[in-house]
Order: sequence, then C-alpha cells, then structure tokens
Amino acid sequence: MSYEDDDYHVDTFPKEYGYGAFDQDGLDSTGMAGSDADSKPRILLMGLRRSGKSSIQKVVFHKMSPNETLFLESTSKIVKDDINNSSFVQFSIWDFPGQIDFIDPTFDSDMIFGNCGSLVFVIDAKDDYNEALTKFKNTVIKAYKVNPRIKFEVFIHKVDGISDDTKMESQRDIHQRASDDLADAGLTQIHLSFHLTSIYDHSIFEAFSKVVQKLIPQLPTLENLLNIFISNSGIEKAFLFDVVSKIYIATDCSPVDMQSYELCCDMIDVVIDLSSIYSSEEEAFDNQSSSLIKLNNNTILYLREVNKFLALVCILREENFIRQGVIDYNFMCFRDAISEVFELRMKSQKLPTVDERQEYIMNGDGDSDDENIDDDEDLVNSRTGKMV
Ligand SMILES: Nc1nc2c(ncn2[C@@H]2O[C@H](COP(=O)(O)OP(=O)(O)OP(=O)(O)O)[C@@H](O)[C@H]2O)c(=O)[nH]1
Repeated sequence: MSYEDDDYHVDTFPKEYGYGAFDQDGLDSTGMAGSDADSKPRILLMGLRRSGKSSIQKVVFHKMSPNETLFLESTSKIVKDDINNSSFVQFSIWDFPGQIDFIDPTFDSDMIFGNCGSLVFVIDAKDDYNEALTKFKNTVIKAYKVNPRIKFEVFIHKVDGISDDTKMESQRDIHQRASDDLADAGLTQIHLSFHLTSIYDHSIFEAFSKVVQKLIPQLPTLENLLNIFISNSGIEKAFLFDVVSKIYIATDCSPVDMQSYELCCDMIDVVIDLSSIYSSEEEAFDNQSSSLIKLNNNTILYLREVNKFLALVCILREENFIRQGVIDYNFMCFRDAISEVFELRMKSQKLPTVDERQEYIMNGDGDSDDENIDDDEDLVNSRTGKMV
C-alpha cells in the first residue's frame, strides 16, 4: 500500500469520523506552503529516515492501525496536514522527509521555522542514535536562531518491547548528550522536553497531548475550570478530550496516570463504536452523547459531550455518583464556560501572518495574550461561581 493512498484502513473509528481527507499539499524542498496553513501554528515532525514520523502522524490523526505503518513508503517531500477540529485545537503538522538537509542554504529556514509552534524530533530508540543526535543539534541551532519561541520536543520512539530499565537509561543518555551538545554550542537556555513513545500503546497519544497543550493559549483557563469542576462534584480525575484523535487538551491538576488515561481513551472508542453501529443519527458523536460505565472496583467512568469535537471524561467513586444531579448541573456550568472561552478566542483571534509573527518575535511583544488571559479569568470566576 502506498503512503499516498487515501483508502488506508481506519482503526476503530468510522472512516468519515475524522479530520477529512489527508491534505497532501506537497511542498517542495524549499518549503513553499499553501497560504491557509501559514496562519496556523505548526508542529514540525523531524528526525532521521525511518525513525517513525509518518507513522506517528497517521496513527494519532488518521486512525491508521499501528501494524499498517509497516507498509508506509518513505516520505520524499514535506507533507502538511491541517488539523482543524476545533477552535482550541488548530494547527498544521508538517512531516519532513528524513533525508532533508537543514543546513543546505537552499532550505528556507525562515519560512519553515518562522510560524512554528513545536518542533518534534523523533529518535529511534532501537537504533544507534549518534547520527540522530548530531542532526538534532544542528536542527535546534538553526530553528532557535530563526524563532526562539519554538518548543522543542524529543520523542524517544519505538520503545515497545524495551524493558523499563533500558528505556530509562536511553532517556537519561539522550537527555544528557543532547543538553551537552547544545551547551557546547552556547545554547544553555533552551528547554527540551523528552517523551518515551510507541505507536503500539497509548504513550504516543499522551506525548502528543502534551505537545498540543503547549500550543493552546487558554490552557490555564481550561485547567482552572476543570479543577473547580472536579472539586465541586466529587470527581477524582477529568480529561477534556479531542474525540477524534483521543488526545486530551486539558486535565485537572492531579497527576495523570497512564492507566486512567487509557481507560478514558477506551471509553471513547466504545462510545463511538456502539454509537456508529446502533445509532439512527448520522453523527456518531453529537450533543446527546453521554455514557456511564461502572467498573468492578467501585469506580465509574462518566462521559459527556462538551461540543462537536470535545468530550469530558471523568473518573469517580461509585458512592459520589449518588449526587448525579449536582455533577450534571456543574457540568452544564462547565460547558457554558468552555463555549464562552471559545467565543472569546474566536473574537480575539486573528492569527498573525508569518511576517507579523516575525515582527512579534523580534519585538518580544506579548501583551495581547495577557489581555486574553485576564478576560478568561473573569469568565472562569463568573461561571464557576454558579457551580454548587
Ligand atoms: N516497533 C515500532 N516500530 C515503529 C514505531 N513507529 C514506527 N515504526 C516503524 O518504523 C518504520 C518507519 O516508519 P515511518 O513512519 O515510515 O518513518 P519516517 O520517519 O516517516 O521515515 P521517512 O519517511 O523515510 O523519513 C515503519 O516500518 C513503522 O512501522 C513504533 O512505535 N514501534
């Protein structure tokens, strides 16, 4: 099967329940892009050949089953993919061919890195990573020079089948060597984030959740809302999910444990699967979507639709569910607040063009974000004040 094929198998989601056709607006190696994608923050997927970049993008955003990535062909040109599922989650992912040479003077680094939100560098943990680290260093130096606001994320990838000790040792070694290389280049101030990932489990979704969250300016507002919602409703943990990709765009401040996250992901799969098989409605997920699953350990999973793209999935003790009326009422307040944060964002959001962003970076101007955050705080206070 070719990478360019449209009819790759879709895992558990109905095919039409996705982000639409895979946008193959190919870019040439000098990076000329379509104008629409210029306005959205970019996530760049970079790394050596066969490190797993295309597989990650296909599995997380296009529901390809991990086994099918074995048949992906090598990427020969930059491929961009617009993710437009909601006002909160809007970005474009650019998948770079492994062989691209960032040091080549014909590579238009201003254009590529200018509007870049995150640079995800994928390192194959099962391979010798010396060459990958050299490429990583050169890429970071170049990218940072153009745009110091880029978030650098390192995926230590393909860690399936590797023991926990070896994983930790690889992470420690890669972290140390990458930081030393950058320090030698005089870049001690750059913050790198490391994630152990595999497409064969939920780790890739978890890692991508964290990457995407850093690009959502309203994250503190969403977290704040979730904190107040769970503490008023007797809930242990709540995730605000992007339903299509199953990445969580926000959660409350209690630590995330992988098992809880996996349970919530599985619940979304169950709801969408059952709904698409048995529902008479056209959409598998709509404003009536909700579900309750009782586990055999006194725990309840409770899912509610927030809007067309987002679902809130909560984990709570069975005895706290006696107050379902309170939970539902608080949820309504929460949902209203979310939709108002949306509207505020829509109003204030005129995404800057690449040139404006360049100017913004050079001037170090950050006032508009601060104003938006103040507006969001007022909103949180007014809405959560109504919760019981
Ligand atoms: N075991 C394992 N294999 C993986 C994982 N992710 C990707 N692969 C495999 O790695 C191989 C290369 O994956 P690609 O996604 O084509 O790699 P790429 O980085 O896009 O490669 P180029 O397009 O050549 O730059 C495929 O056979 C995938 O099945 C993973 O998490 N675990």
